[in-house]
Amino acid sequence: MTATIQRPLLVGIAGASASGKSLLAKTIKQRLPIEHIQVISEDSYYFDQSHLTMDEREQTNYDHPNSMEHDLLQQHLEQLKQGNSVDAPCYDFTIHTRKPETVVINPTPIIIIEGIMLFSHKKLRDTFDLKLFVDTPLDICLLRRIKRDTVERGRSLESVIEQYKTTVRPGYISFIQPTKEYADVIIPKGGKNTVAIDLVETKLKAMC
Ligand SMILES: Nc1ncnc2c1ncn2[C@@H]1O[C@H](COP(=O)(O)OP(=O)(O)O)[C@@H](O)[C@H]1O
Ligand SMILES: Nc1ccn([C@@H]2O[C@H](COP(=O)(O)O)[C@@H](O)[C@H]2O)c(=O)n1
Repeated sequence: MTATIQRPLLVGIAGASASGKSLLAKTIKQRLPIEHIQVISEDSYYFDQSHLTMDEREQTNYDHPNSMEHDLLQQHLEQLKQGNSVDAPCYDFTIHTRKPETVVINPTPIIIIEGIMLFSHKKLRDTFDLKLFVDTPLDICLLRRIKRDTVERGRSLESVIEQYKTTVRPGYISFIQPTKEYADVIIPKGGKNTVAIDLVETKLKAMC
C-alpha cells in the first residue's frame, strides 16, 4: 500500500442509528496506517437550516432521505476519487443545522463514509467500492441512542422517545432496512465483530 495512490477506495457503512457504524469505522481506521485512511460522516450533509427557527428545525424529519444533501455528498466523493480536495460541511446536532465553518478533506487511499441512508440514493450507492451494513437489533439501537443523545446531542429523554416513535423507527423500516440488500457484507455486532473487521482489513489491504 502506498500513500500516493491516485484513486481513493470508497467504503460505505450503513445501518440503523446507533447500530455501531461510527465505532466500526473507527475500529477499521485504527487497523490501517493513519495517513492512508479517514472517515467522513453522512451526518455532515444534513441540509443547512440556519434560515429556520429552532421550533421549525425541531419539526424536520431527520430520518427521511430528503433531509440530506446527498447530491453534494456524491459530488464530493466523486471529486475525492479524482484526487481533488473538497470543502465539507460541519454539522451541529444541538442546533439542527450546519456550523458556519467548513473543513477541507484531502484524498487518502481509503475513505470510509458512514451514515444511515447512504445506500438509499442510487448514484451515491454506486460510488462505493465496498458496501457494509451494520445489522443490530432495533431495541439495542434504541437503548444506545437514548444514552448517546441525552449525553452528547443535548436531548431530553422524552424528546428521544418521541422522535424514535414518530420518525426514527418508521424511517428505518421504510428507508434503511430495505437497503440492506445492496450491501456486499452484512455485519452483526458492528465495531466489536473482530472476525468481520479482520476480513475487511484483509480486503482493504488487498484492494489498495
Ligand atoms: N458492539 C457494541 N457493543 C456495545 N456498545 C456499542 C457497540 N457498538 C457501538 N456501541 C456504542 O453505542 C453507541 C452508538 O454507537 P455508534 O457507533 O455511534 O452508532 P452509529 O454511528 O451507528 O449511530 C456508542 O456509544 C458506541 O460506543
Ligand atoms: N438534527 C438532527 C439530525 C439528525 N438526527 C438523528 O441522527 C440520526 C443519524 O445519525 P447517527 O449518527 O445516529 O447515525 C438519525 O436517526 C436522526 O434522527 C437528529 O436527531 N437531529
